[in-house]
Formats: sequence, C-alpha cells, structure tokens
Amino acid sequence: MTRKLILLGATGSIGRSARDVIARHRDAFTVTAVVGGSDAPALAAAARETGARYAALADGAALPALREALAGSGIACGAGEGAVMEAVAYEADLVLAAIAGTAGLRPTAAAIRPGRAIALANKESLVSAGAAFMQAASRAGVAVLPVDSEHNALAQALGNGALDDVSAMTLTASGGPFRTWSREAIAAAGPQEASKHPNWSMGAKVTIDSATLMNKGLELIEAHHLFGLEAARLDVLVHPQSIVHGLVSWRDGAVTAGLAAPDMRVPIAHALAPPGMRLDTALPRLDLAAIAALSFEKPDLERFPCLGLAMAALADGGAHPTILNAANEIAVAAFIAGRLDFYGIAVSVEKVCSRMVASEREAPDNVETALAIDERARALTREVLGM
Ligand SMILES: NC(=O)C1=CN([C@@H]2O[C@H](COP(=O)(O)OP(=O)(O)OC[C@H]3O[C@@H](n4cnc5c(N)ncnc54)[C@H](OP(=O)(O)O)[C@@H]3O)[C@@H](O)[C@H]2O)C=CC1
Ligand SMILES: CC(=O)[C@@H](O)[C@H](O)COP(=O)(O)O
Ligand SMILES: [Mn+2]
Repeated sequence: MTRKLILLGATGSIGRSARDVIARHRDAFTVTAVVGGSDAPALAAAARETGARYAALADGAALPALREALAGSGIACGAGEGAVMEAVAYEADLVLAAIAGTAGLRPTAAAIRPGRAIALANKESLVSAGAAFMQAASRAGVAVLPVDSEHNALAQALGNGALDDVSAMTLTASGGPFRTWSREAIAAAGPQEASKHPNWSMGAKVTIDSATLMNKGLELIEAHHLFGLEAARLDVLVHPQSIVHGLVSWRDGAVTAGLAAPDMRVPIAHALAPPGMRLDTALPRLDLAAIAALSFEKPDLERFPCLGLAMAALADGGAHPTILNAANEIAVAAFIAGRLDFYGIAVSVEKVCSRMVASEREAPDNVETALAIDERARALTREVLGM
C-alpha cells in the first residue's frame, strides 16, 4: 500500500527536499498532484520526476509554458486558482503544504478533507488564520503534522506526553547572519547580507525572516496553534549551531530535546512517514563529537525588534497576528526589492499593527475573513511605505 501525496509548493526549497525523500522511497509513495507558483519548467520537471497525474500553477499566464514543458508526458495540467483547487481535490492520504507565504492559506485550508493528514511547512497559514485552520482540521478529523524543523522536533520530544505536564516549549533560533553584528552594522545591511543564512538553505522570504528573527516570532505563534500552549509557556533561545531544534521542559525538571543536523529532509521524512514508522534519508549520523560544542544565548530584542513585535501579537491575540503577518510580507518584499532598509521592516510592521489592532480586534473565524484582514493590512503597509 503506497501513501498518496499532493505536493503544494513542489518546486520550492521544501518541495525539493520532499522530492528527495520521496525519490528514495518510490514504493512507499504515489504523488497524485503537484502545485507551484509560476515556474513552468520547474513544475513540469517535478511532475515528471514524481509521476504526478496533474500539475497546477497559480499563475494563469504560465499555462502555455506548462503545456509545452509537459508535452508528450501524459500529465494533465492547468493554471490559475481554479487549477490549484483542482489539484487539491486529487486523491491523497497526505498533503504537503509548502507554498511560501499567505499565498498558501487558501489552498492549504482547502486541502483539509476527511481521510487526509496535512504535513504543514507553510507557517504563515497558522499565523494568519491559526484558530480557524486548526478548528477546520479538528472538525474534519485531519491531523496537522509539523514540518517546520522546531515544531517537528518539539512534536517528537513531546511524544505521547501530556501538555499539562509541560512547563515550557523552547524553540531555538540560529540568530541569523547578524547574530553578532552591532545595531549600526545591521542597519546598513542589504538583502545580499541578510540572505546569507549561517546554517540553512531556504526560500527567499523565510531567509529574510530568519535574519530579522521575525521567523522565530511567527514560529511562536505557529507553536501556540499546533500545540495549544499559551504564550507564557513558549520560549525562544538563540542556538547558533542549529543542532537542537526544540526543547520540551517537563514539570518535574526533566528536559527532552529534539536534535538533528540542519537538513529539512529530517523533519520532512518524519512527517511523511506512515504513523509509527521511520524513513531512511541516507544522511550521515549526527556526529556530536565533531560538532564539539552546543551554545545557547538569550535573544536580543533591541537589535532584533521583529521578535518582540511577534511576541506582542501572540500575547494580544485576536487579529493582531494576521495583521503582523501581512505587514511583514509586504515589508520583506520591499526590503528584497531594495526599497526599504533592514530596520524599516520592523518600523513599518509596528506602525501597521498599532494603527490597525484597535479597530480589528476579533480573531478571524474563517479563512476568507483572515484574507480580508490580510488585504487591509497589506494596503495600509503599502501606504505607510509610500508604494
Ligand atoms: N525552506 C525551508 O527550509 C523551510 C521553509 N519553511 C516554510 O515552508 C514554506 C515554503 O518555504 P520555501 O520552500 O523555503 O519557499 P520557496 O520560496 O523556496 O518555495 C515556495 C514554493 O511556493 C510556490 N508558490 C509561490 N507562490 C505561490 C502561489 N501563489 N500559489 C502556489 N504556489 C506558490 C513556489 O512556486 P515557484 O517555484 O513557481 O515560484 C514554490 O514551489 C514557507 O512558509 C516557509 O516559511 C519552514 C521551515 C523551513
Ligand atoms: C529550517 C527551519 O525550520 C527554519 O524555519 C529555520 O528555523 C530558520 O532558521 P532560524 O533559526 O535562523 O530562524
Ligand atoms: Mn523553523
């Protein structure tokens, strides 16, 4: 019996790592459909490699290129939002949700159907519409399996333990490329410097989020929804080696840690494996003697204000995380385009949150409400940035 899979974001960094895991276990998986954004040759290659029956791109204008790239393959294809929804409706036991950003929210939510599990990499879905998303999953009896490395490590460390026995969950942060830089040097850094992640090779947006530490803030909100823990029991530690990904502290003083080399194939293999089973990734055994030292430090909220902004959004709740997430996406895109300096990301996110949260109090109770708040926050961010 093979597990039927749909891959959302099949051409991205997570998508490629997942395909590597799947390629090593051809007999264990059948990929039914693959989804990408606009890169037709890359999606066609992913569809041919996995043997998917259907390939869909979000960008409707890319259909001719996708048809050409799939010519002679017998793989059906489509482009535009309807095509993405068609892909989501293919048969599946498990859907890997790895579209980058809030663009992933609607397809990922639509993938919640009885009889399936969701392997979730797209943290923005939970930040933007966490309560609604988790309720929909629970109503459909769908398990949400964390792919994000920290949450996957936390899930493994938690095992069958009771949440009442957990005194805290700690997510580690590499600290990003600017961990040791002065505030003045960070202020002058551009997208090139911010894109040099010390340990992980990832997509553009999450890499910049790692440099600002907004990634860790988004992950605190993600952990709150995945594990149902309140802000007071969620914590961040900077750990430059990215070997320990998550720590569960128990009420008796014991701590269980999740360790692995910084390679996303480890959490992906865990999330894709049939329950209770492990898949070989052919990665070398973690050699702690060679690594020699693991170090930990407190995050510096003065040099990395985005983490504080996300912590405030988590504590405040309501629509605050939805607004923060939307403003951050616009600000990060402006930074990558060279239209905003590094600290401009935090300044604009802070401005948009403080202007909007007073009038947008309620947590969105469904995806469309979240997307409407998201759109208003994006518009205000563009206005704040003069775009
Ligand atoms: N990379 C990593 O190691 C980690 C990533 N994550 C999370 O996983 C998610 C994916 O990250 P990552 O793989 O790095 O991102 P990438 O930018 O590398 O890949 C994004 C994927 O999404 C597709 N895509 C973009 N826009 C759309 C759209 N509108 N509709 C459908 N598909 C779209 C892209 O297609 P195309 O190629 O055509 O543009 C691509 O397949 C993010 O939420 C990130 O935070 C979490 C932990 C680790
Ligand atoms: C691989 C992964 O899970 C990323 O989200 C990672 O956490 C980014 O590294 P930082 O620890 O620098 O945010
Ligand atoms: Mn992570």
